[in-house]
Amino acid sequence: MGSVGKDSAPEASVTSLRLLTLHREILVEQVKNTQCILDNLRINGYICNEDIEIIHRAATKADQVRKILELVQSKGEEACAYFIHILHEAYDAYIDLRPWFNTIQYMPADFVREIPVINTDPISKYIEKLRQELGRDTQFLTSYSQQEDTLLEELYTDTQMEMMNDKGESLGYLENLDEILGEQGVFNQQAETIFITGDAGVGKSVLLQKLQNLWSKRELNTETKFFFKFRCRMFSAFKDTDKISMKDLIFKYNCYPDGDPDSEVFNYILRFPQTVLFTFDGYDELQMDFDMDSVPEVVSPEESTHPLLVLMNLLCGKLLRGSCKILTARTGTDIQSRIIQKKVVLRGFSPDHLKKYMARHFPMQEQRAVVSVQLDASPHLCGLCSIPLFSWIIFKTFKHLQSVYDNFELPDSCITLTNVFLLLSEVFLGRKTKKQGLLKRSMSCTAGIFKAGLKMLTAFAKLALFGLEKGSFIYSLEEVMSCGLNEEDLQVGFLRPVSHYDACGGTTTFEFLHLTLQAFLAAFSLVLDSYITPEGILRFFAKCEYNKTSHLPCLSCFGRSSHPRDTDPFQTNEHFQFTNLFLCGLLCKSNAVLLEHIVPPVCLKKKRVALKSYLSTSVKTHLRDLPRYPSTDIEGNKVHVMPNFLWMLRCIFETNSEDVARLTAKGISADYIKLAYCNIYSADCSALNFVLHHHRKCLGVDLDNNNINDYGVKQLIPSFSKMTVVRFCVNQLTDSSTEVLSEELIKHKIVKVLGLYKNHITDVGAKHVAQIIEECPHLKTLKIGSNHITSVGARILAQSIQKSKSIYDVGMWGNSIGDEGADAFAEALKNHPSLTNLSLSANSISSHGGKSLARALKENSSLHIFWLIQNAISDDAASDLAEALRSNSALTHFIDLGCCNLNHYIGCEVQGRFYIGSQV
Ligand SMILES: Nc1ncnc2c1ncn2[C@@H]1O[C@H](COP(=O)(O)OP(=O)(O)OP(=O)(O)O)[C@@H](O)[C@H]1O
Repeated sequence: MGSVGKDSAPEASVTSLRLLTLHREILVEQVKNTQCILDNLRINGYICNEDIEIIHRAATKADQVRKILELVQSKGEEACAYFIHILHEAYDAYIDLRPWFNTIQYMPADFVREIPVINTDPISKYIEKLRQELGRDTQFLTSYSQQEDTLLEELYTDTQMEMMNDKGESLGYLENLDEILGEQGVFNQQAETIFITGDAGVGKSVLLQKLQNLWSKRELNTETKFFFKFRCRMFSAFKDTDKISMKDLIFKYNCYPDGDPDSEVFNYILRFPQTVLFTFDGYDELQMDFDMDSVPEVVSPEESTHPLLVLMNLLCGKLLRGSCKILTARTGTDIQSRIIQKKVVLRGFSPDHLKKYMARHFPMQEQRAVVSVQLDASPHLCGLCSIPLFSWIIFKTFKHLQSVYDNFELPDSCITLTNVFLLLSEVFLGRKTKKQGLLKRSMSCTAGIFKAGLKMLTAFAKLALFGLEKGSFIYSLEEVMSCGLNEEDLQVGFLRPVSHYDACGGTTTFEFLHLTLQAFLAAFSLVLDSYITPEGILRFFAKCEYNKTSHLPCLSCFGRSSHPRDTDPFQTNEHFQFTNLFLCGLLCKSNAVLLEHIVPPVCLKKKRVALKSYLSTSVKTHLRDLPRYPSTDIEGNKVHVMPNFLWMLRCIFETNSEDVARLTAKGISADYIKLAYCNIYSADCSALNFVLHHHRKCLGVDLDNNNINDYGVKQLIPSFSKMTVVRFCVNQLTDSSTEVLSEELIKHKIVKVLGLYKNHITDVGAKHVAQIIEECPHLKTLKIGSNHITSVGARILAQSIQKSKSIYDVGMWGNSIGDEGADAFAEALKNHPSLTNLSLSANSISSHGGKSLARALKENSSLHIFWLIQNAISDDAASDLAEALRSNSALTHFIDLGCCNLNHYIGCEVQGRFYIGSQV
């Protein structure tokens, strides 16, 4: 017999049969779905088909429920108990009965537990269908060609995910994918959109694919019941006149709910929006070529309007408020922070991730060792590989070319991105060439492949340029064919069919494997096409001359005003930047050896001259117009570069023109160049070095808050002979970088400022830095806060500081030096000749350390500013410190924000010299 409720519960002794009588009213009111109940009762033999027919004859849902109740009650206690159990187990179908189950303190009897309940309600069925479809759609990573798809699981490797606040300051790194949806890094509780940005090819789409795949397998830690994925690109495929409602948008472009005549699925979504997660990939690829200023905001989920408006209203939370949205976009795409709940920036592979990724590509130990040796020899190549897309191309081409030639090695240290894409093209074009055993690779082999594939290459290049000029990433079959390509050409890998959910109109459409490949081929077209004049190749530079702010007009919360029809509708101009970059690479002298086989040399030369002349002029103008800052003693006069400068550096590096590099170096007439927050990644350091090593004078270089990592530091080695200020704060450096720094900076002995805070430096690195302090007589400032230095490293550093006569500013905050470290610094402070500014904040220093420091202060007469906030200094140590302050006349600022009774310092601040307490 079904027992309901616990013994102590009010309804404990009530039978299921009676319970149905007692609560008949609420059941009739709340049970909307009868099908699931009938299915289960029938499958388990409690009712038969005739019973179901009778029930279906009832005119209304409520009448049907009444009839079912009568029927199960007539069948006895067991049927009633099972009936209640169905309502309990088919969770989503009877979600409104959850409070009722709480009231009756439902506890199913053992026999009931054993009878299965199949969830046939439309909501559960739909969720299952969604999971299956998403699982199927996300199983493979798109590879070279359709036949070569790789399982996502086999190749997916974690990347670095940095959280940012609304001001663009780092909030640390996420540790796993679940945390994307978690509370970490949320800076705006009112907003609902998680914004993920990163450079082209850094893995935004793959990250979403991984999230979708995990969810489909129930491996994502989330309450999400509905997961809808979209690519923003598809919204550009709609016509001005197209209209759609949110409901249709969701179902049409994901999957339809089957057998849901009463729209239970959609009603559920509307009632529980917090169970819905949307992903919108590639916001930067949205194109808006019509004026939507006058279109009202959409708040009704069933109202049909332009799809873009539906998207915007979803993102703003005006439609389906409460649902979670993940939006991705390339770096530089801005959206007002008021719609962003949290921001994650993808930083690509760290050196460790790269090792893992390499192991996935090369499971065989010997092969892996070969690649590893070659990579280790080229920090620049490793830098390129930190972008997963480039890494993928490099490893894939490596594998392929190694299988064809017996002497293929990864290109040497000065490989450019253009060279990487040339290798990829060689592989694609070579697909049609028959293999004849292992050959020796030579320029004539490569030239032969390009010559043999020239017709196809020209056609793809033409298509790419055509798309870029008309602002299109998706091509119809007719467009593809009209460029002279045939079905067979589609197999080589440059193009891939667009997935079904992007389909606009049912016919097959195509896109380039990646936008960077389209840009590369477009640049190739500019070079190959003899009808394009030398000046004509420069057409895309004009579009990149200044960093345009994005134009998305429709909603005020996106902070954009009206968007005239004739302006560039894209969110970023990266596709043009890449085209220019590849143009520079293709026209560089070293590639002429290859290109002269397919382009008349005279024509090539004319185009190269035009490009070089353009670059020289624009670099000069750019540098002349940069904002300058007043000079300071250590840093001299400063110049802060503009975002476009990075692309200029990249272009100059691709051209491999020492002349332009020299000109640029000369143009940096300042003593100090500030490149902080420029989104510089490790491979860019080669470009920077290419210019800086031509700089005649010494120079301060501020690269704070970028993503240069250890590979970047290695690429800068030749420039350290010029650097007086070395600022690499917040850049993911490890002890391997400090090792390089100690070797290089000690060699040149000119460094004055060394900034390394917020990196991953340990006691090993502290030892390297200590050597720099001892050996570099001009070093005045050291910032090494927020690393992983303990008392061991602190002791070594403090000893070198004690010996140094030049150093006056040391920032050690946010390590964990503890009392022992404080003791060491106390020792260094005694009678130090030059140290005027010291921060030991947030270092787990307690009373013992506080007292040591107090004693040291009595003997020190150099220190002016001493930070000690966020330690664990107790009252008795505080009173010692207060006493030391009173007797020390050199100190002007002492900051201790508590952990102790501030009353101890009464009398200190009276002297008007100290900032003490929470007002700081
Ligand atoms: N986490 C990863 N693990 C393995 N491979 C990856 C990963 N992320 C990216 N890749 C590789 O890089 C390629 C490009 O990645 P993806 O398309 O996600 O870049 P993206 O940031 O979305 O670029 P874009 O902004 O240009 O669209 C993928 O096709 C895949 O081969």
